[in-house]
Amino acid sequence: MWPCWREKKEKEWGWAVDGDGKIEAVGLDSEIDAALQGCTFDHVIDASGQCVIPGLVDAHTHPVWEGDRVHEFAMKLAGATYMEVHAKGGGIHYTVDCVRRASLDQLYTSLDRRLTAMLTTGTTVVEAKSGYGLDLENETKMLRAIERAKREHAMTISSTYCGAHAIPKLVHFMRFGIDPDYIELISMEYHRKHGRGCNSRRGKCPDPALRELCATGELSIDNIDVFCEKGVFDTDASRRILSTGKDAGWKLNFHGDELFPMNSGELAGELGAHAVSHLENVSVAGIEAMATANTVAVLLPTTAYILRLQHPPARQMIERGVAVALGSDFNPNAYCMSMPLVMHLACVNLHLTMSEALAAATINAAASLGLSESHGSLEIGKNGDMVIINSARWEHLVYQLGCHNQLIKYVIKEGKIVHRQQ
Ligand SMILES: N=CN[C@@H](CCC(=O)O)C(=O)O
Ligand SMILES: [Zn+2]
Repeated sequence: MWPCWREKKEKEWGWAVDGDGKIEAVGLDSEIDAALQGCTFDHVIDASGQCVIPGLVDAHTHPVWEGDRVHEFAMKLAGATYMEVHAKGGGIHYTVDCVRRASLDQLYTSLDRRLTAMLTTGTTVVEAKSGYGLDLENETKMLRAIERAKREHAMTISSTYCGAHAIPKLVHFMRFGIDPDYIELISMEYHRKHGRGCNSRRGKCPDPALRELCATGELSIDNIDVFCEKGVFDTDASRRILSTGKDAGWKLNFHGDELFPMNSGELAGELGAHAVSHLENVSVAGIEAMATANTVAVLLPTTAYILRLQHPPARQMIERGVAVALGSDFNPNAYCMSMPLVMHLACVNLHLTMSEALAAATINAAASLGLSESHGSLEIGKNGDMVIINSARWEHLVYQLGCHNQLIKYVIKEGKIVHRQQ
């Protein structure tokens, strides 16, 4: 038996986690005693007067990269927009250059460090994207770094292939616009036309090659993503790319309606997407389509805050029955690994209540990744992922704007202590 939290007071709750890291019992101390009579525990934590919440789930991150973009932060503060920086070859393109120069080991080392930092802020499940390689070799390198972290790091990771994060710079600049060949190349269309060799002057076709790596067990891709945005991948290109990913059995989880209205909500409904992120410019019809298709809206309050964008209509989504999840959007543009801070921003800027923010950062975020049966709440049979907060009220985690290290006493992952307050 792994850790069991026993509140000393008669009316408080405890949890017991079994040797496989699953929650075995939940209830009042007396009930747990009765249910697990005769069991011995390797570890007991007395959390009297403190709070236990589920491990936080970060539904959207880009954690594999080298080279920060602190220089661009100054440009953006001075008024440059995200797309102006991108169109000049900065932004994602800058990071692509750095990632292409980096070795797999380098990428893994920084990913490992970041995942550990996320754990200390209470995150126990994270979605992690590729998308700074933009060719087969470098997308695979990123996905291999994520795969290694899946095996070696305590964090649970849902991996996302995001080869359609941007049109590669060379292609973009050669054609002065969106290159249909790139869309063809990263979707199955090139493969269908040209057969298995799948080489073009633009490189190798990633999609079938990645499928093969998944089939041999070298990689395990969970989701496919595309940046559905004006000047990047339009709605039709996004549809084609996502459809091929769906054929591969990957869950559709894409960036949409961030800077311009792209009918991404409608597209998500049409394709039965698991999740769409951003949605600052989602339409009413898009919200309806997502509600009907049970597509989770992954909202990223750090991005709208940093880029000074309008905030997504979170209340309207909740009222229309769309499940709202939260993500940190950790990337070189939005350098935030802290879900407690994200929850705070969601309450202040998106008008979520603190309880809604907690649900959005746990069970709804797990649902956006297809993991709600195993993660996101403290129920019997689910993974024993918990955060113990050094306060009688869990709301302090949202209310306090920083210094969460003083609040987070333990982070427990599948029954094991993976972080303890210093
Ligand atoms: N919008 C597209 N992708 C990321 C940003 C990636 C980057 O700027 O490096 C996002 O979700 O915010
Ligand atoms: Zn993103």
